[in-house]
Amino acid sequence: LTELQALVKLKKSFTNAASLDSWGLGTTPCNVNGRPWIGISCENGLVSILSLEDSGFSGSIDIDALLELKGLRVVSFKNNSFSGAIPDFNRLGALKAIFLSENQFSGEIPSDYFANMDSLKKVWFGGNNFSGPIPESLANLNNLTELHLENNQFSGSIPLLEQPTLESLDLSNNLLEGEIPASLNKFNERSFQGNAGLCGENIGTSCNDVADAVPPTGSGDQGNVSGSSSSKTAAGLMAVAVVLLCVMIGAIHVMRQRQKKFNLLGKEDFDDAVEVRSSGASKKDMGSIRKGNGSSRRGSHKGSGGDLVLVNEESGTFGLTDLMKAGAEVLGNGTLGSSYKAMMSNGMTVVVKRIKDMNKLGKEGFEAEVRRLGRLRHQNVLTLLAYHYRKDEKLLINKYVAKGSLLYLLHGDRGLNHAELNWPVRLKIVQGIARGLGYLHTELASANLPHGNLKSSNVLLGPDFEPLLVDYGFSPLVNNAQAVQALLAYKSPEATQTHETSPKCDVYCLGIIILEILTGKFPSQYLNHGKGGIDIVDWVRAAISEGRGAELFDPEIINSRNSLGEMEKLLRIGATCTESDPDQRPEITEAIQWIEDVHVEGVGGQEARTVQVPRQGYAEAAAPESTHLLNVQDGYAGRRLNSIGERSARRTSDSFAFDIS
Ligand SMILES: Nc1ncnc2c1ncn2[C@@H]1O[C@H](COP(=O)(O)OP(=O)(O)OP(=O)(O)O)[C@@H](O)[C@H]1O
Repeated sequence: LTELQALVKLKKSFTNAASLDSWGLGTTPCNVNGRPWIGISCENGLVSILSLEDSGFSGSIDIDALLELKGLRVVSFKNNSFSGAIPDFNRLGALKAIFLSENQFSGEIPSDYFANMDSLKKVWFGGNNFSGPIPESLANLNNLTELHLENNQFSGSIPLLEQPTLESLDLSNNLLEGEIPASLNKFNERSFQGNAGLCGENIGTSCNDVADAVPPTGSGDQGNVSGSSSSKTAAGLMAVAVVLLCVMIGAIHVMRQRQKKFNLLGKEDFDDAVEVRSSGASKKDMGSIRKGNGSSRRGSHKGSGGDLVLVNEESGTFGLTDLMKAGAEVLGNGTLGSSYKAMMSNGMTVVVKRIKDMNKLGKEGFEAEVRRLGRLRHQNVLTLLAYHYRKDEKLLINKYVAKGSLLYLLHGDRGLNHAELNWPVRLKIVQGIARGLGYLHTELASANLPHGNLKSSNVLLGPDFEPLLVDYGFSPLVNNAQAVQALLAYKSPEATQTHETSPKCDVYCLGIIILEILTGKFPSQYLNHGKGGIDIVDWVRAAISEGRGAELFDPEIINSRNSLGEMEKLLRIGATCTESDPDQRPEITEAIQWIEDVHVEGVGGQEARTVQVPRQGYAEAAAPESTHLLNVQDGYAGRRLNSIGERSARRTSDSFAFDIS
């Protein structure tokens, strides 16, 4: 079968597939006037994603037809009315993600169902009627990142899921019992709630207590005496359980109904998505445009979907309706949620970030914080455009920045933009980041973590490589329990170890970015589980102490030999900003000044390799409060430096110069 024939065959297996009428002979699935058929995405001319969500489909899913789609990696049938046993998706061994949430699938999933699905990363089966044990073969999926089985009737114990890759887990509202495996201790109780029989550290129920509570099985006098009263108690408990169960089922039903009513773009986070068009998503509950400067109730739309609130109209106005109709593309799935690029018919392109775990504040508090973000104006800060608030759905909308992120340009892209990342451009980027961060530290001074999420994927690049900071200022909004995982600034050593945070965490992140830009290496600090990447701080520290500092620079900028002095200076600034003791890091204002001073106009070229550094002891005398021990032994071993000292040194005769080449 051709892909076209296969898709038409698939469509025939559905009931109520009128929304797929445009799928048909005489067209090409991956290209109808430059766009793919509704509900599919393509890569290299082959169907890669099937996103048939929110469409009221029932009937069966023709797996034989899907087998003909050789490039298929993601299938999503979320929020339809499919029922019966789970289809044989396991015959599609190359799948990376299966989304079946909110259907009526039922029955047991065979224990070995996932045995031949090594590529599988995301399994979303929540909101069905699956029963029986959670399949053991899930434990063998080495790449599993997301497992969502909530709101089913899975029973028995949780398999030993020990994959370090697992980042997102929801087993809530099932009938699971027994001890939660220690490997899942990193997940909080929300992942397990609604399973009366579970016990474990992370849900605050000691398994010993549970064991103690179980009455001895032996018989005897005592057992007989207490027999009738315990059977009465058991009957009472049973009655309470039945009532609770009814209440739970009712609540789940209400939740599902509400979820069905609003599903903004009707898609989930896919890894490799190129373009996904919604296949007839319900558009009943689109909101109206509302300005963000008034009360949240003023002019609000009555529908349960709620409004889109504009907090900054500089780029134009739009509403939920425009977003719902927009062609969309998945950009990625970050620690805080997933992001979609939405191209609206009015010509505006925006990024919609669907945020999870932002329930620290109530609606009023949330709106006040977000409106504050909408008032920020700085050439290195991307100002939020709009938001949408519901208790269980929060969207933040930003302008789309076409050149993409520094992360992508440095480590992903090998095209023209990457080629332009020469030394002057990289220095300009660092300076812009520092300026934007300085602005945030002034404007959001009351926050413990003014940025709180500084990393290269949150630095976007304008047309002239002017950096723009994004995803900042969330620390007042993110749930405490999630904050450590969600906010990367918490990855500074003191935050990781003691959960202590301060603006110095942002300084640490600035240091990481500096080292990343200089070395061109991807820092392992960005990864949740420290797998992959390079521990850039230790690596730089070790190399500097062995006198190999210059060897660290990205070979692609090393040909700017005349700028070696500037690079060395910046390397030391990066190393100081990433000191493990926050007191040894500079204040943000100091760091900015150091960075501004890296390139001294008119002292370029060979002369720039001669750096003015204060004599040992000078710094302490000049500004004892603001000294920073530079833990480097590169010839200036243990020398105390500080920015003020270094800058002053240039202007005084109390300094000596040495060649760092
Ligand atoms: N306004 C934007 N314009 C262009 N690309 C963007 C924009 N916002 C985000 N991106 C890119 O989309 C991708 C996904 O972003 P997202 O913010 O969801 O994840 P993240 O930055 O990796 O993690 P986090 O949730 O911690 O911020 C990233 O590569 C990011 O650089």
